[in-house]
Amino acid sequence: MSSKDMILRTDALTKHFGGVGFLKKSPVVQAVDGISLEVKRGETFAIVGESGCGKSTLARLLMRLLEPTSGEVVFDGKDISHAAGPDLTRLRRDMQFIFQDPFSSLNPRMTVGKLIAEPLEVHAPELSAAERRAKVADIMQKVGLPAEHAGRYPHEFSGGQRQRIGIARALITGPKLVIGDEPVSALDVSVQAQVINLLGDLSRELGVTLVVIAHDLGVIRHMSDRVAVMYLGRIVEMGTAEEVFSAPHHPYTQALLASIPAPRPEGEDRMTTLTGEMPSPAAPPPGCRFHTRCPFARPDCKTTVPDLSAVEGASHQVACHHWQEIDAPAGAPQQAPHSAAAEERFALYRAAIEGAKVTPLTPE
Ligand SMILES: Nc1ncnc2c1ncn2[C@@H]1O[C@H](COP(=O)(O)OP(=O)(O)OP(=O)(O)O)[C@@H](O)[C@H]1O
Repeated sequence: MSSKDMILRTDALTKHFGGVGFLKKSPVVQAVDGISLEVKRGETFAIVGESGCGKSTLARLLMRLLEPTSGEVVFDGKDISHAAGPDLTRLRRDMQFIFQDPFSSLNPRMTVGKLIAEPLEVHAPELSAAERRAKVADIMQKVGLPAEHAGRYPHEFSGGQRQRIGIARALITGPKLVIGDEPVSALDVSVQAQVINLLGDLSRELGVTLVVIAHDLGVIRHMSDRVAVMYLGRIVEMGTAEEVFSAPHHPYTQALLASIPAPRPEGEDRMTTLTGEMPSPAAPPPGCRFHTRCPFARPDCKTTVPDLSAVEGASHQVACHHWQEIDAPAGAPQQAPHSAAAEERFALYRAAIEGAKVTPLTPE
């Protein structure tokens, strides 16, 4: 990929927490460990994994809310790993964030118009009050909120509308990249679909690149162009959404897909029921970090770290010593990549996203 086509790149990006205590050394938490990825201009790139795999830490490193222990983050051709001062202010204009609950940290006494306009005060102080109001009205209309509601307060809006306000705030400075950390996981499925559609439409219309962090594969499948699967601080598989969902090669990705829960009403979803506990990132297993939970683990998996390397087609990469044998065990039938529940969940999202009638949710 030429650097012109690429908006964001990380190179061996690593974040370790702790390691020095007052009286004794505390264990080092290897939250993110040597991640290299590339995000193309205009695409939607998803990062997915179980709770504790390090995806929020990775998101914060990409946003330069955290400084890496080592490695680098290159945004729009510039190394931002240690950006500070005016460079950081400029970065905040070009790279914006959408959080799970954009209102938890915002002043409930500010009107929605003021909240949406807030980033302009820092990034476009030259605008007159009238110009600012016009920009707020324009972006409110784009995210599907009536401009005449600018005088209302956050509590007067529903969850989905609040997330639209969060999106308006993120887009008002005209960023090149928007990073969403679990941007729809607090919303129920039909509202999630509306917000996903909105994000897709806006990113196409405005030419914004999206990086979406999520634990829910159902959400990811229909909104992303490419997907990276994380396990214990590392990427284990990466490729187009089609490659990763239709032909997963890593046993962890296969397990995630096979154990997707059936869709449940509002917020009752839980992620996978993979067997075994995820080891602590303060004491990650040697070799392949997944070997303690992998049904296919061999002796070399316990000692040798597998590289993330290309399988058929350069876009699909997997970090597993034995993916070829796992894919086609001698004499064994091919494993179905998805559970019936996963198929049901994907169908539900597809229907919701396409605006078709949403099928009834599976009862408890
Ligand atoms: N500031 C910190 N100091 C020490 N350890 C941390 C810190 N932030 C995160 N960690 C640890 O790093 C690991 C990865 O955390 P992170 O929040 O990035 O995971 P996650 O995949 O986003 O999980 P979740 O979905 O539950 O937020 C966890 O073990 C966490 O306890």
